[in-house]
Amino acid sequence: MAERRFCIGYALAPKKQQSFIQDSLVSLAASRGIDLVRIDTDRPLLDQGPFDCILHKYYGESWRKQLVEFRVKNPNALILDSPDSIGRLHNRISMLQVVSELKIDNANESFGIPKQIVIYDKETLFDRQAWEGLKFPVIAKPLVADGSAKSHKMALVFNHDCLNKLKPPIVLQEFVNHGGIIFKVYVVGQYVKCVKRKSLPDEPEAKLGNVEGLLSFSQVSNLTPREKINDKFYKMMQLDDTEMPPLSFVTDIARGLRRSLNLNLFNFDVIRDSKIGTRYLIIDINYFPGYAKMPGYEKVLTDFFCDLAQNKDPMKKNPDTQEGEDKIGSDRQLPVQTADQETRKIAIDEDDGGQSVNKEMKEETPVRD
Ligand SMILES: Nc1ncnc2c1ncn2[C@@H]1O[C@H](COP(=O)(O)OP(=O)(O)OP(=O)(O)O)[C@@H](O)[C@H]1O
Ligand SMILES: O=P(O)(O)O[C@H]1[C@H](O)[C@@H](O)[C@H](OP(=O)(O)O)[C@@H](OP(=O)(O)O)[C@H]1O
Ligand SMILES: [Mg+2]
Ligand SMILES: [Mg+2]
Repeated sequence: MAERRFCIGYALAPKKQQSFIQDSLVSLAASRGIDLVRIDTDRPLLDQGPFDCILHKYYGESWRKQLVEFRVKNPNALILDSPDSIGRLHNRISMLQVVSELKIDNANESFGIPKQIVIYDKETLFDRQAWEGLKFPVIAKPLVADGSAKSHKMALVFNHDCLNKLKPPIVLQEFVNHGGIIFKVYVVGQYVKCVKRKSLPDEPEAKLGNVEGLLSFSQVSNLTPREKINDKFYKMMQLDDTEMPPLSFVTDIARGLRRSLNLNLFNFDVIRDSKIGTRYLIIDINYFPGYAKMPGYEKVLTDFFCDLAQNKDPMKKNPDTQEGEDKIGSDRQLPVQTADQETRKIAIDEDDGGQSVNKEMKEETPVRD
């Protein structure tokens, strides 16, 4: 009898496809009965396949509709992950709301998010009352976090004098000294991996010199797809002596976030407060990050795909009886307003899969060009 293979269709932007779909992943997956097949996003999804699972980091109303139709016609197929769940990460407020709601029992460490406010208009930006309780320096981040270059454009703000350079809607988040090192926690289903990266220095105003009240930056902790995280990398970046957060603590947070976000493929950024060494702050959550930078990502991802193929639903409480919680990738509507709803007017272009942003969106950056 012919071997039963599991077919995963993937829809990824070209850059993501290039970094993630490497021959080493495709061949390892194939050797274990998993076929990875590219979805041609220029053709109707329903004309392609059949797919047992769809893996995607692709946006736009047209794509979303196609996924809904696909689900109706293929009720047993998995969609990783649900567009509504991914949408929550496209707004830096709804993104971190889940962290504030998360409860984890841990006697030694605590976690939370930095103090932050959201500013929708210029008037509020200059209203000192709105700033009450917020201390300089702050980081101005675009409210929208949709993967566009502009959504990564940040600014360190040291005083009130340069506020006219900021362009709402933005989130103003207190800068927390954290020893210049950030922890990135990668989640793939039940798998959790924490790595270290270089971050902004403590007391940036003093360290980075006279910056006239505002300093723009972008993706300080990002690596190029070729830079893998290994011992050599830690030595070169002088990160090797930094103590990692306790793995069980990070894993508890990761699993809690996974459940409340209803997502299987994401990473989050954590910093350790230099003042309170056991206090951790989550500052960012990203959908489908650069997994290929993790050493051995091929095995991690292939193991996850095999679990899916064997119908081992890691989001369920009891994988044998399949009783318990939601089906993976289900379109469970979260009880909060999603980023898509909240920022509809600056949504990404409808038919280009989010590869470009519309005019309105181009203007939504924290710093004036
Ligand atoms: N509250 C904070 N306190 C101190 N440093 C911060 C804070 N928020 C962000 N940073 C620094 O700024 C960087 C960028 O911030 P953030 O991760 O929110 O942006 P991003 O563009 O979404 O990043 P990514 O490339 O991970 O998606 C972080 O990696 C960290 O170095
Ligand atoms: O493409 P957007 O939505 O902007 O998301 C990015 C994340 O924000 C980054 O965190 C990813 O890099 P890391 O995996 O190094 O964190 C980064 O990974 P990439 O370098 O493979 O593009 C992206 O996933
Ligand atoms: Mg980040
Ligand atoms: Mg991010």
